[in-house]
Amino acid sequence: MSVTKEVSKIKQTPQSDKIKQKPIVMYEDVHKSFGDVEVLKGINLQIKPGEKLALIGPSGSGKTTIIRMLMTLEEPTEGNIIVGDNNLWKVKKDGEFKRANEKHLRKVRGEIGMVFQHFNLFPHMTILQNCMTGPVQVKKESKASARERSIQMLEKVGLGDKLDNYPNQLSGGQKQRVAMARALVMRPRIMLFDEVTSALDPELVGEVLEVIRDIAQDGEMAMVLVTHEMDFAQEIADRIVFLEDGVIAEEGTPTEVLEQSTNERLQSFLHRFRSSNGN
Ligand SMILES: Nc1ncnc2c1ncn2[C@@H]1O[C@H](COP(=O)(O)OP(=O)(O)OP(=O)(O)O)[C@@H](O)[C@H]1O
Repeated sequence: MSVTKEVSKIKQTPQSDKIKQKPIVMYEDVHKSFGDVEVLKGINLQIKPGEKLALIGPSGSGKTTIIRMLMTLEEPTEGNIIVGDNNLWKVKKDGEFKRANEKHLRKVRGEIGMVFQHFNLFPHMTILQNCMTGPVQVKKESKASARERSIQMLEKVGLGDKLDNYPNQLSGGQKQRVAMARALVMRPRIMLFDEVTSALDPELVGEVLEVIRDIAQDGEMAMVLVTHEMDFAQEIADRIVFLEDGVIAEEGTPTEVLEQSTNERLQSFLHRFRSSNGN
């Protein structure tokens, strides 16, 4: 596996440089309801190119919903989400904003890669075929070029010797690494990781975190991690956002949020979290 073990040497763009850049993602007063229940109550959030953001908060606070909306899997009830120069859900036509069509959503979605808790691999395809499908079918790349880059990515996640294996021949950690290679091969500008270690046996968590650490070395790609791995969030994130009851209750650098904040709701969450993890 090509991933580095020297955690402290992760190269990140200095925070001061990132602050100067134009955001790659903007949530503007985003609300989301399911039926009568308002799950997100006015989210304002900006993500800069290359920024590594960790989203933490209690179960049901809306973390997954925030990132599913960015992947266009859910539509906001109110507010805007802007990716690059594109308003995700609305397009300007004849001077007026109209609801975005599927073609527009596909284009914006092409900038974003997502890895889920469950690996969602195609069981009837080898892992190489799993990786090649996106570039060939969605980006209309030649099979030769898709194959070459898929092999590179599978090598990057330490699976260069398993190209012809089927998903059911792999461990959970290996399947999750395939899912990451499959997302990376699409060359996203933003990668979303939703609780990618929660379905894994504890002994397999480390290998997956190590790959994320390796991916984070790419200074260009923004990353949003929904995670319960608090130490990992502290290590890897430029910024931590604490969500509770559908609002951003605290945000800042890992030190500001995890060590210095006096926000009572955050303190209570961290206390509950640390008690249940035996810390
Ligand atoms: N498709 C849906 N239909 C109805 N309710 C939903 C749907 N998706 C999410 N919810 C509800 O929205 C709330 C927020 O869910 P979400 O999955 O975003 O929370 P979360 O913070 O990611 O939680 P967890 O840490 O448990 O994954 C929950 O109460 C959930 O039940």
